[in-house]
Amino acid sequence: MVYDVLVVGGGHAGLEAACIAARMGARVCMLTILVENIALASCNPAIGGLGKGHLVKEVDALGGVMGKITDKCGIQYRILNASKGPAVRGTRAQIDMDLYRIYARNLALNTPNLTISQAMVKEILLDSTGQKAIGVRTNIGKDYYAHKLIITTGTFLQGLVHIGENRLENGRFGESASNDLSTSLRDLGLTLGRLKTGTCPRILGSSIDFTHLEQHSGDENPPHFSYTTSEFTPTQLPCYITYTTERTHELIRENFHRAPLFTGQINGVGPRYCPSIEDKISRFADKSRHQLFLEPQTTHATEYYVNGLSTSLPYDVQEQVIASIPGLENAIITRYGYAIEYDYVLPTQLHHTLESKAIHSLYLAGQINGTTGYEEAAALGLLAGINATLSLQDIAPDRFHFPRKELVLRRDESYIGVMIDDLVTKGTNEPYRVFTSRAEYRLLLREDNAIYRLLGYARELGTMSREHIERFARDKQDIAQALAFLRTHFITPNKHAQSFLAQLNLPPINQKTALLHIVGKDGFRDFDALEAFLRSEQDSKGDSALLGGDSALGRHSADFGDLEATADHQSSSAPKSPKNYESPTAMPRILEEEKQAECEKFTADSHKTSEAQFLQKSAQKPTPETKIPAFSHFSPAAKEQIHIQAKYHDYIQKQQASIDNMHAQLQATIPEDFCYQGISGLSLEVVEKLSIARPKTLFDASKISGITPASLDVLHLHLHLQAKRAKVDSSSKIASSKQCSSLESLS
Ligand SMILES: Cc1cc2nc3c(=O)[nH]c(=O)nc-3n(C[C@H](O)[C@H](O)[C@H](O)COP(=O)(O)OP(=O)(O)OC[C@H]3O[C@@H](n4cnc5c(N)ncnc54)[C@H](O)[C@@H]3O)c2cc1C
Ligand SMILES: NC(=O)c1ccc[n+]([C@@H]2O[C@H](COP(=O)([O-])OP(=O)(O)OC[C@H]3O[C@@H](n4cnc5c(N)ncnc54)[C@H](O)[C@@H]3O)[C@@H](O)[C@H]2O)c1
Repeated sequence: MVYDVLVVGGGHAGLEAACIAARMGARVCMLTILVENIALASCNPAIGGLGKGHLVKEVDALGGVMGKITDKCGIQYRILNASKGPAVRGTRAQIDMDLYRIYARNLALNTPNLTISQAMVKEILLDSTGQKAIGVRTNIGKDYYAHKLIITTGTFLQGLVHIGENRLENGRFGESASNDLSTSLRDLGLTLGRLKTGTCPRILGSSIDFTHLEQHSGDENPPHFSYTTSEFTPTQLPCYITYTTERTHELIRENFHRAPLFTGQINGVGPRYCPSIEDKISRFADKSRHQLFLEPQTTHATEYYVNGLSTSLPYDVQEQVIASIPGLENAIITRYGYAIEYDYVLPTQLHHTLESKAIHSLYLAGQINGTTGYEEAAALGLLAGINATLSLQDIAPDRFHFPRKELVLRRDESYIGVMIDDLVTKGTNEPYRVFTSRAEYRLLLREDNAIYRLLGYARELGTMSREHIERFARDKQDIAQALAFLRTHFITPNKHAQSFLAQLNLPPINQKTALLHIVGKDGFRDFDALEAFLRSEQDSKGDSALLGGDSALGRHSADFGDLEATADHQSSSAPKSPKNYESPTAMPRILEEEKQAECEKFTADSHKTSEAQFLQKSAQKPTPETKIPAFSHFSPAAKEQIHIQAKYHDYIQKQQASIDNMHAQLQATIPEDFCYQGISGLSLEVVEKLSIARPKTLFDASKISGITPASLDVLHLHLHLQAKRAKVDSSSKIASSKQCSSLESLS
């Protein structure tokens, strides 16, 4: 049998890849070493967190399963950074890692179109051209064939576990490493690198003395991840906080000479942002203690994960270290911490679709691409699964019809887009983790609007139910209409208005103020009261009351001067209109959208119009919208969006302006005979790559791996100077042969 899609690996990447492809109609087979361990949490029993929560929500919006499983298997839910701006908040859940795995395995086994087979893959099979993957061979000699192949083998390629001086060829402690497959990937001509990660010891729950430890509970109103989840009242378990002590640090320092990290035993590069405890004590020698979270691994809390104490020190040192920590004096270690080195494939060898540039029909996703984290893996797996399935349209047009050939998300519409773009254009030589700071347009890319940003894609892929599509499309329409109204109507400081503000516990106003400003205030929540106030204004003063005159409301252009002052500190750190170019995925489809009929703007298609684009358009031409929005009929989610967008209106607009600017710059054409040599500011590597590829536009140039935003900036400047020079040159016939020298004289 020839499957449509073959997925190798049943981790978080493999699960998403297999499930989405099957859901999109492909006949999928997943091969994994142990069916028991599908979606096993190799390390931390937690999903989400800063930046990672964004990924889970985006995965969920596109039809992925991570958010849904987490909502079923969580044992504590919190919003991190809750006191900060919405752009940097992160939903995080502790999970029952046993339940998660069992739920995921059963989900996979029950997914129509998906076959699961326990097998260790050792070789990738190519067609006669040697440039196209057609299947795999397992270590029992069985071959599997498919049109598309997705490899998601995580930390297993040449995996080498370190505990003190001991080394074990494992992909995870206790599971065989995948060595032959690594060799097979090299044989295909792919370049592999070496990375390292690690985990902490686990402790027997009953051996911990919690008496003096600080309890860390979940949120009173637990947040969930999936848009499909309703009636959410999970049982929540506490985590506990403890700290390392002087004794802990002393012990670790005394044993640096036995730490594989320092003895030269480990060569792979570890995650910078999640260092091991020995690394922290060596690098931050002045710190007298480090915070540790004791996290239950399951509902029964029989084992605890010591978050913050990742280590590969010898087992006897680990035992002493644990005993030196308050609450753990008599703790029993059930599993020792360890480090693992593994091979990864340099991700610059992939297209934005995650297909290999060298080998057709071969896709790579998950930690094999140099990332770290379940959420990063899930997001990559999902996109690989989607793109592999979309590409089946060329092979089986009778079975696959989608309105697009591939799904490449842009940097200005998703964190997934940011991550994939970073990986395939810049590459990574350390485990890549998503952070909100990686996104240039993070005010536009919030957790709260993930569903609205990606709704249209889910509809195109057929991964969202009709009912949900209609619900969210209605929300978008409501949000758009409300913002159009609020932006162009004002409240004046008369008695009625002041008493309305007092009723909402908002401060009085002393000048005509846009309604958008009122709705964006921190304490504003009561949309029903606003609607009642507007209606009473209209009833007492007639329809024209809303159009100006002496009324409390008017239709004048807004002065949002003090909106910035009301925005919290988070927005003040919003990126200043970045001048630099982004990669191809940064390309907004604004022109395309401009062509759309007005009436389509707020329909289900409106995912193509971002909130910023909408606000900008409504600022340019006053909308004819005068109807008071029926807030009482709006969903809570729509009201939340209106509040957030009103609050960050100016910042959102600025970010959109910078996107537009970048879009315009990327259109610049590069003459065919353009000479890159001698341009100061371009590295030799960049000059060589551009001279070989000869891109037609800056947009094409930005797609080439290694072409940095800074080099695109330099190029743009030179193109601009060249055009200027050509204009003033009366002969206007600058021979192509002279271009190099003329450029040199300009620079
Ligand atoms: C020790 C350790 C500590 C980590 N710490 C954390 C953490 O705390 N938090 C966090 O977010 N991330 C952590 N990570 C990383 C996290 O586990 C990964 O980022 C994530 O699981 C990657 O998902 P994946 O699907 O790419 O690979 P994995 O989850 O590793 O899954 C790989 C899958 O491929 C299968 N496989 C491998 N080789 C073959 C083969 N030849 N044939 C068939 N199947 C194969 C395996 O059986 C497995 O199912 C850690 C990983 C390890 C090992
Ligand atoms: N060991 C490795 O090599 C490695 C590599 C990558 C990731 N990781 C692990 O991946 C996990 C996710 O990474 P992350 O950077 O998002 O860390 P995280 O989600 O654990 O922490 C993010 C933030 O939340 C806080 N936090 C931690 N535990 C918490 C808890 N129980 N309740 C509330 N807040 C908590 C942290 O102080 C931090 O500010 C971490 O547990 C990390 O240890 C480990």
